[in-house]
Amino acid sequence: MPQLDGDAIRRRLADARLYLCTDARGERGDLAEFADAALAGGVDIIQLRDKTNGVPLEAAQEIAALETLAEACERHDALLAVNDRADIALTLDADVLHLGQDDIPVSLARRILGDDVVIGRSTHSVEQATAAARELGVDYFCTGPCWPTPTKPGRHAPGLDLVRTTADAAPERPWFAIGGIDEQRLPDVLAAGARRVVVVRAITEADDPRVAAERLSATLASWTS
Ligand SMILES: Cc1ncc(COP(=O)(O)OP(=O)(O)O)c(N)n1
Ligand SMILES: Cc1ncsc1CCOP(=O)(O)O
Ligand SMILES: [Mg+2]
Repeated sequence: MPQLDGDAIRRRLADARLYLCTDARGERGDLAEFADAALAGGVDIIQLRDKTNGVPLEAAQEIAALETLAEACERHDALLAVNDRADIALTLDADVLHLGQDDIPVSLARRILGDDVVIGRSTHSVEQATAAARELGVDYFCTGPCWPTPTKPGRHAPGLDLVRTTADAAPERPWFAIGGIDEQRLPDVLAAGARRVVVVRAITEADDPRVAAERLSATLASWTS
């Protein structure tokens, strides 16, 4: 796929409001259709995150699923995100690499990927969010979980307090709230000060992923000045 340069990716990141993590939909076998629906509904960034029972996909399966998502991103002018694996992000010319607190250091990912990939970081406390807002090489960060979620079992949820503290600090970098967010809870997340969110089940488990994305997207847009 034709690669955007770092400036173009960062411009799109600045405008992004709705970020979706999806599994490869192995049993349903509808990844391309699902991605088209979610992206048509307003998802700005789509990440493959397939960790059934905590076990990631084999690299070949992950690359195949990401190639499907890359084609959908091209059809909808959306950003493609890889989770955890800088080697796979490099192989696929992905736009985004997402790293958690237990993943490889951002500095190492930057050495592998250079500057034309956006790197994001997960944070779960005020200290981690403050560090991510300043850390060299980080383009965006996520705070959460806002609510305990079966999608990330065992992760303590700092709740909306972390969203409020982060919003009060007014970081210059884009940041997203994550964890347990759905259409009903989104207004509370926005009222706490977030303007960007990451969701999984709110779209992956929706009867109509396009409608689910449209509703989230419309609510996000209505809070964006
Ligand atoms: C956009 C986004 N935010 C947070 C995460 C979680 O990352 P991490 O804490 O490394 O956990 P895993 O997803 O790797 O299990 C994410 N993947 N994407
Ligand atoms: C990957 C991840 N990291 C923190 S919460 C979470 C999962 C959020 O999933 P859902 O939107 O289904 O609660
Ligand atoms: Mg990770």
